[in-house]
Amino acid sequence: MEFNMIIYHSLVFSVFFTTFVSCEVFTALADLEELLHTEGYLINTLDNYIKAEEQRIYLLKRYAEIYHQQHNKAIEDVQVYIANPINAYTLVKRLSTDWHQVESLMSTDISKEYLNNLTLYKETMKFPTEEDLNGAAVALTRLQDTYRLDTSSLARGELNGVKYSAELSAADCFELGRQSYNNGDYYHTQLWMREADERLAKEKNNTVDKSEILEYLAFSTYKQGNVPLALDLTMKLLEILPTHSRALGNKVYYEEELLKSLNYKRKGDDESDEVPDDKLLVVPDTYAQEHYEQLCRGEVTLPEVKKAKLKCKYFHNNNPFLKIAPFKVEEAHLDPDLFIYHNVMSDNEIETIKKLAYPRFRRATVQNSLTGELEIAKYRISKSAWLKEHEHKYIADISQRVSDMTGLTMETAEELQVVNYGIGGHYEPHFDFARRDEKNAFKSLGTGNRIATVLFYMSNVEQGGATVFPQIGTALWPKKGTAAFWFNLFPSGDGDARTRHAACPVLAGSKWVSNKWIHERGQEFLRKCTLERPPSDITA
Ligand SMILES: O=C(O)CCC(=O)C(=O)O
Ligand SMILES: [Fe+2]
Repeated sequence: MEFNMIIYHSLVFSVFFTTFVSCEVFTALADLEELLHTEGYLINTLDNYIKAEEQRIYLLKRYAEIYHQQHNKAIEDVQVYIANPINAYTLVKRLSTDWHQVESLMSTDISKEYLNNLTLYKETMKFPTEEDLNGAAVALTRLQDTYRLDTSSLARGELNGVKYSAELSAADCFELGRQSYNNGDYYHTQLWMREADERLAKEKNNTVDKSEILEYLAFSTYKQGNVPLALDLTMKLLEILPTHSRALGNKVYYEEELLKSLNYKRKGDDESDEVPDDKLLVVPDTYAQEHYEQLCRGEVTLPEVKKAKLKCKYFHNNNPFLKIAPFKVEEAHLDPDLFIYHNVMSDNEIETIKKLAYPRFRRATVQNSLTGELEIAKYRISKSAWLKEHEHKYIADISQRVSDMTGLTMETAEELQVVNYGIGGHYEPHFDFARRDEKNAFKSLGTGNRIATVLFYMSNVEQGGATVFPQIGTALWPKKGTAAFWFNLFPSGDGDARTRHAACPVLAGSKWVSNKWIHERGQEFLRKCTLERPPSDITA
């Protein structure tokens, strides 16, 4: 087969990825900040290297000038020149010791010293890996899909009509296409290669070869099932490079494929030979995914009759202190109840918590429902750290506050989990509680299931990043200092399936949250349990 060259690329990269997995930076925006320090150092090194090279070239030019001068003088009259013993001596000298110096200058490899320094630097500073590049590219395609961003606007640096950054070059688009290709995502390969092609046509100084674009475009088009177009693109590639061996092989292959499908049709099969563009595009549970994305885009809101029943209230739970300074609570949904508490984390607390968490950030994990093991997953792109009450007064204060807000004990609650999302960071729909079939989850804690969640928003998010509840059509938009609160379990202890929720991809800005997960044990007299079970279609 003729496609092995391109496939070989992806093999090389997958090996590369696994080598560098542990030091990824794309999963938390906080880590990306450090890349700018790295870039500053690189620019500085490059400037110094250029200066040193310029100095070397300057010296070589000086030598060349002297050689020219002397040589020109000599050839005016060679006999006279060499008859002079001083000239004869300087000629010999120029071609012996002097020339050694020229050769030595010519062969001095200044770059080694600079590259060695860089190697040392790489050991201590954050550097993105191929895995980061791939993660960032995947994030862009996720944002593209979730927020329906068209490829050309994205390439112009626009997010939902807001211009944030410089335009992408044809080579940038090509690289996005190549990353999609390496992931076997031929749909986005096509989108980005087409964009690369369009941008290339407008570039004065071409940043990528058209033939390379055409090769990826043709092959991804074939993979998407459109053989006639794949053949057409291959012919265009052959117009540029008539002897391109892979393209020649692919041309024959595509022609054979077309002939086969034509014969198939003649034999009386009435199946259309037109293969849909998106034949191989796998869309998981299309309806649910579409509904989730609509919520993320803010296109779905609660029906007016439901909205009309929602109130804002002051909450004090008969606590004397809270009677003086009650919580301001907004109902976001009723049955299941979702509450938003306003002004429950100060800027000062937020900054302190971020500082405490950052050095301990690890890629956030999810629990494998079969094995109970914690593992990293593509559907949760963030970094997190756990903070204990005794580590800082503020952490203890927050725990007490959560207890005041919920009327529940924190004796069995988990530590505070602080989270920062990465590029396009998200957490796909999930339950915070362990379902009936996840017998081992939380077993080691011995504190029962996660009865309730308090989710603090520690930043505003410019665009995207909502917390959405697809089953009840509700989206909560991050507002710094507020917190969302809901019960995951019914009073019977059954999981409330309607609390399934997700963190939408962050489109612009950096999203910080923290979770306080409250457990069942100890709440027996604080939240009355009942024997009455809810209908089975809303439990999990
Ligand atoms: O960040 C969010 O909006 C939700 C986070 C979440 O659901 C979780 O961490 O379990
Ligand atoms: Fe959650």
